[in-house]
Amino acid sequence: TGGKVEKGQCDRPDKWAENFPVANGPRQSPINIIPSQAQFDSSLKPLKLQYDPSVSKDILNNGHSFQVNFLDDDDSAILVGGPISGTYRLKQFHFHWGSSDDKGSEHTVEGIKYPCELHLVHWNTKYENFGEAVNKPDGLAVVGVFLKIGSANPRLQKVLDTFEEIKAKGQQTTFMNFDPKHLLPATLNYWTYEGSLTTPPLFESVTWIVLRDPISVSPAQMAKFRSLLFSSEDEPPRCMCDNYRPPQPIKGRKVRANFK
Ligand SMILES: NS(=O)(=O)c1ccc(NC(=O)CN2C(=O)C=CC2=O)cc1
Ligand SMILES: [Zn+2]
Repeated sequence: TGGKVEKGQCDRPDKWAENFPVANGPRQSPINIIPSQAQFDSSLKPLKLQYDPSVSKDILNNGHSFQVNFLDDDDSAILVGGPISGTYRLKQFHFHWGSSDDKGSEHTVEGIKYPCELHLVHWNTKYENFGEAVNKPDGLAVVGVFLKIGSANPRLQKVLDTFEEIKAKGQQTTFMNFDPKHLLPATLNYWTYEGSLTTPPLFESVTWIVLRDPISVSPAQMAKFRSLLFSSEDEPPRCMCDNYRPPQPIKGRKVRANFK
């Protein structure tokens, strides 16, 4: 159909297996979460996200989403506790969203899609750096946060206000003193399972920690996400949206919950 013609090969999740056979692997992400089938695990620890806002660095349009990058050469912004052991350092956060408010999240809950999903990407400091950790089975921990249509989110607005400067692929601007803790819901109840990167190279290296409670985003703010472009300045403009992978087969995996 017309829509499909516009998307390049690499942008189409159904084509990824051709170049990345792990796309059909045993621990692919995202998944559909069915709360009644999640197992409450009392041994799961509370999630501890300790972020020093001074290590936020810049914000970049990388052509498939935008991401806020962090200085990660010390333990200033870390994730400990939860389902993981050891210390994981925050590398970047980014989002996935739809072309309309009825879709856009990667994980779904009983088949429900949220309009947007935030991913806070952390790497295991038992490895030298992100690049070493990214393809190890215990290399990454990503915290997923759903965004739900409601009142405008003033904390999120600080991110959206940079979009004029990163409209096109490859554009980047400084983004300092931003505390990602302000993008978290009040309670950190979560589901957790072993999964993968949701974009190529789809490495099966992610301990997923998906928060149960969403944060709010207004329809006008969602429209702002869709003002970004997949394309670079010198190409015909292509609206950045629908950059989410659909849920993948659970293949016998257990989803645990730290709440009843
Ligand atoms: N959507 S997700 O699963 O959280 C997901 C998370 C991360 C990546 N990829 C990267 O982080 C690539 N990357 C590097 O290798 C070094 C910096 C950088 O951004 C892809 C997907
Ligand atoms: Zn992501």
